[in-house]
Amino acid sequence: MAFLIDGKKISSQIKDELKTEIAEMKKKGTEVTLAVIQVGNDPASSVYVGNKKKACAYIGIRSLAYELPESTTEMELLTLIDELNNRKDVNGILVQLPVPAHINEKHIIEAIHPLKDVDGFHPRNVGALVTGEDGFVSCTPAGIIQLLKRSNIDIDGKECVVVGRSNIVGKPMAILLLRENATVTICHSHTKDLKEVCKRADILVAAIGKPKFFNRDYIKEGAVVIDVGIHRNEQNKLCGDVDRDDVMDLVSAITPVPGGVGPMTIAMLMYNCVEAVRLQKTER
Ligand SMILES: NC(=O)C1=CN([C@@H]2O[C@H](COP(=O)(O)OP(=O)(O)OC[C@H]3O[C@@H](n4cnc5c(N)ncnc54)[C@H](OP(=O)(O)O)[C@@H]3O)[C@@H](O)[C@H]2O)C=CC1
Ligand SMILES: Nc1nc(=O)c2c([nH]1)NC[C@@H]1CN(c3ccc(C(=O)N[C@@H](CCC(=O)O)C(=O)O)cc3)C=[N+]21
Ligand SMILES: [Mg+2]
Repeated sequence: MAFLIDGKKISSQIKDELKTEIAEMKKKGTEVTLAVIQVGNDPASSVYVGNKKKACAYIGIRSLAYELPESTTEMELLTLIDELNNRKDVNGILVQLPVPAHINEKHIIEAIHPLKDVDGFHPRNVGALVTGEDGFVSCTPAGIIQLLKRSNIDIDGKECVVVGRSNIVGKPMAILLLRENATVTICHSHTKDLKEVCKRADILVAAIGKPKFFNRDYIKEGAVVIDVGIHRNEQNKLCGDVDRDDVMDLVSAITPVPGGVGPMTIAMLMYNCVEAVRLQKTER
């Protein structure tokens, strides 16, 4: 029977470790501050932003919340980012995505100073990830590596299949798995024989954004399945990209939704905020 990977518990452990570390930093006079910017009021974004603020409060990070109207122009947002880039008392800047259609996401990502880009979305941080240099790593894939390591799931030499190639999940996930010495395959909407490719996976990462898409036809017996997708139905019930009931008896371990990858994303954001203080000390 499958082992449920408890992202809630593991994320709590990480947050407690960070809480201790931040208390130590405070004794030495160092404060950690994260600025969170939300443009518009998409309800899902509000939930995630709320969870981020709660985590900050819990571990002792000061959070500055900017709730801007949907009508905010790109120029106004860029002006705020510039102001925060220049503030010595701000360590991390996060602009919740997606931004409204009239704002160019790429311009926003590139405007954030790479040493404050706690999301790890800036091309400089993406480049650093690929070459193995210091920088911020995208929170969701970094959280997945922590989930695997802290559950004693071996990655070295394993066949890992990542389904999805977005800049924030699929691509950095593949690079991190490669860094752990996995054999990595990346699949996407043009992949032929997706079922056959997924069936090779010792570790399958499902990140396509389609509710319950992955059923038992995609799973090798004994595989570890990481479900990144999050979907909310009419009754406000959450599910992932994986049809968990259908695959449960086949897998060796699986992440639930909710309580799997989502809480880890938040924990790694907190980790990156602490990392920001370190990087800013050495590189500024
Ligand atoms: N738990 C968490 O912390 C987080 C969860 N998420 C969730 O993860 C999911 C993915 O997010 P994100 O990466 O931003 O999504 P995107 O929509 O940016 O990317 C989806 C990817 O999946 C591929 N894809 C879509 N349909 C298929 C298909 N039928 N077969 C194979 N590949 C397919 C696309 O291929 P192509 O490139 O060819 O179009 C694309 O590469 C969403 O449900 C999102 O809500 C996201 C971030 C954090
Ligand atoms: N700049 C930016 N950075 C992000 O990191 C970012 C983003 N934009 N846009 C959207 C995605 C999604 N994301 C999640 C964060 C927390 C949960 C989370 O807390 N999930 C809980 C449940 C939350 C709920 O009740 O909906 C769980 O899975 O248990 C999920 C998803 C961060 N993202
Ligand atoms: Mg996306």
